[in-house]
Amino acid sequence: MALILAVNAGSSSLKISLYRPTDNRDQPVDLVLTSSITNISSPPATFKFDGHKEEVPADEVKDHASAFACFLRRLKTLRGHDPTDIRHICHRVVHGGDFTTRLPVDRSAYHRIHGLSDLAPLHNGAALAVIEACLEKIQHAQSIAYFDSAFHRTIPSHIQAYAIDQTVAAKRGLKKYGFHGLSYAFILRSVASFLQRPQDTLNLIVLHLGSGASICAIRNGRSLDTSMGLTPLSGLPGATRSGDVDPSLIFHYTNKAGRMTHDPSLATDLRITAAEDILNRRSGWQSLAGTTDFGLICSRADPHAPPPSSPGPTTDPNAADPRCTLAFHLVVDRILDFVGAYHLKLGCAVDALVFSGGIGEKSALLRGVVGERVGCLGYVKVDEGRNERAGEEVERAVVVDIGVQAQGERAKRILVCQTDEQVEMARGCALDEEFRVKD
Ligand SMILES: Nc1ncnc2c1ncn2[C@@H]1O[C@H](COP(=O)(O)OP(=O)(O)O)[C@@H](O)[C@H]1O
Ligand SMILES: CC(=O)OP(=O)(O)O
Ligand SMILES: [Mg+2]
Repeated sequence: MALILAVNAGSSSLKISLYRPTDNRDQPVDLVLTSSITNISSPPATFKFDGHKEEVPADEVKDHASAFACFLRRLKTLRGHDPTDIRHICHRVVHGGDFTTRLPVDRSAYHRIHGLSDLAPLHNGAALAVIEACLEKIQHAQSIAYFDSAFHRTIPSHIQAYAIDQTVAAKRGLKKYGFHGLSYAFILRSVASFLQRPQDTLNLIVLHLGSGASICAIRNGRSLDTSMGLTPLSGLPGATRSGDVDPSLIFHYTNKAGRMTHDPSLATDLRITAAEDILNRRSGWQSLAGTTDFGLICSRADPHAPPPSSPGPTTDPNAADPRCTLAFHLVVDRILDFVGAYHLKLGCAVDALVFSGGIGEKSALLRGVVGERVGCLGYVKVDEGRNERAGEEVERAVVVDIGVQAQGERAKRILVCQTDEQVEMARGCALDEEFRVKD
C-alpha cells in the first residue's frame, strides 16, 4: 500500500486524514480514515477517530508532537495500520514566506520553514514539531510542506504592500502574505463544481470562520485580497486573536510589550514578545466572553439587542449574556467591514458569498444575521429552513445554497461550504508527477 497522510496543525488542534490514491483524476484520493485532536493547548485534549471519541489524559497530549504520537499509537491499535503503509506525508504549514508552491521537506527545507516561525507564532512551530517527528520516526515516507500563504501569491503588489518604507519592507519581507489558502483553494474548486462554472470565471467573497478567521476576495478564480496579513493576527478577531487594532494600542496596553515571554505552554522554542502573546493568545472572543467556543457565544448572545456598552457577567441562567452579545455583534461588525470592502473591490460583480470553517458551517444564527445585513448589496434573502438544515447537509453535499429559491437566478448567492484542508493537500500530492508512486 502507498497511503497519503495529511496533517493539519492548527493553533490548538491537529486534524489528520489518511487517503488511498486512485487512478481517477477527478477524485484522485479516497478517504481511509480521519481524526482530530482538539484543545491541545488547554488539556484535557479530545481525540476523535471516525466514530471513536475519547478524552486524552493531560500527560499523554501536551503539545502537537505528543498529539501526533497519540494518533500514531491509535492508528495501530484501533485500525491495525502501520506507518510503513504511508508513502507521503502532507503537512499544512501556515506561513510559507515567498514559497509559492509545495516543498518536499528535508533538513534544509526544515530550517527554511523554521526561519518563518516568528511570523506565524501559533502555527509554524506546531507544524514543525510534527514534521520533526516524521523525519525521525517515519523516515521511509516523504514529508511535503503545503503552504497556506501560497494561494495568495496573486494579490497585486499595491494590495500586498503596507504604507511603510519599502526598502525596509523588502529587506525584512514586511508585506501581506495571507493564510487559510489551502481552505480557499478547496472552496473555490468545490463552489466551481457546484455552480458548474470554470474556476477562472468566478468572483467570490469567502469567509473562513474558525478559531482563526479570515475573508478572501477571489476575482476570476484568484486571490485578490485577504484579511490576514504579515501574520495570521490581522483582520477578523479569532478565538484568542484580537484581529485588527490600532497598532499603537499595544504601547498603551502594557509597558512590558516589547519583552520576550518565556511561556512553557508554547509549542516550541518560539521567540514571541509580550505584545504578540497578548494579541495572539489572550484576546479574541475568549477575552470578550470567557470562552473559545463560538457555538456557546451564539447560544447565549442576544442577536437582536444593541450590544451593551459595558457588559458584565449575568446571574440569570435564562437571560442573554451581555458579554456574549458584545462578542457576537463585534464579530458581525468586523465581517461586514470586509464584505463591504471586498464587494466594492470586486466591482459589485460577486457570484456568491460563501460561509465556511467551523463557525461558518455550523452557525445558522451568524449566517442569518450577516445574510440580512448584506441584502442591501443584492445578495439573495437567506431561506430560514435551508439555513437551519445547512449544517447537516453540508457534511454530505460539501456545498449548500441557503438562499430563497425563487430569488436565486438574479440575486447574488449565499452558500455554505464544508472546507477540508487535508484533502486539498492529499489531492495535490496524488496528482503531482514528482510524487507519483511508480510500483
Ligand atoms: N454550533 C456552532 N456554532 C458556532 N460555532 C461553532 C459551532 N460548533 C463549533 N463552532 C466553532 O468552530 C470552531 C472550530 O472551527 P474550525 O474551523 O474547526 O477551527 P480550527 O481549524 O481553526 O481549529 C470552534 O472553535 C467553535 O468556536
Ligand atoms: C491561519 C490560521 O489562523 O489557521 P487556523 O484557523 O487553523 O488557526
Ligand atoms: Mg483551521
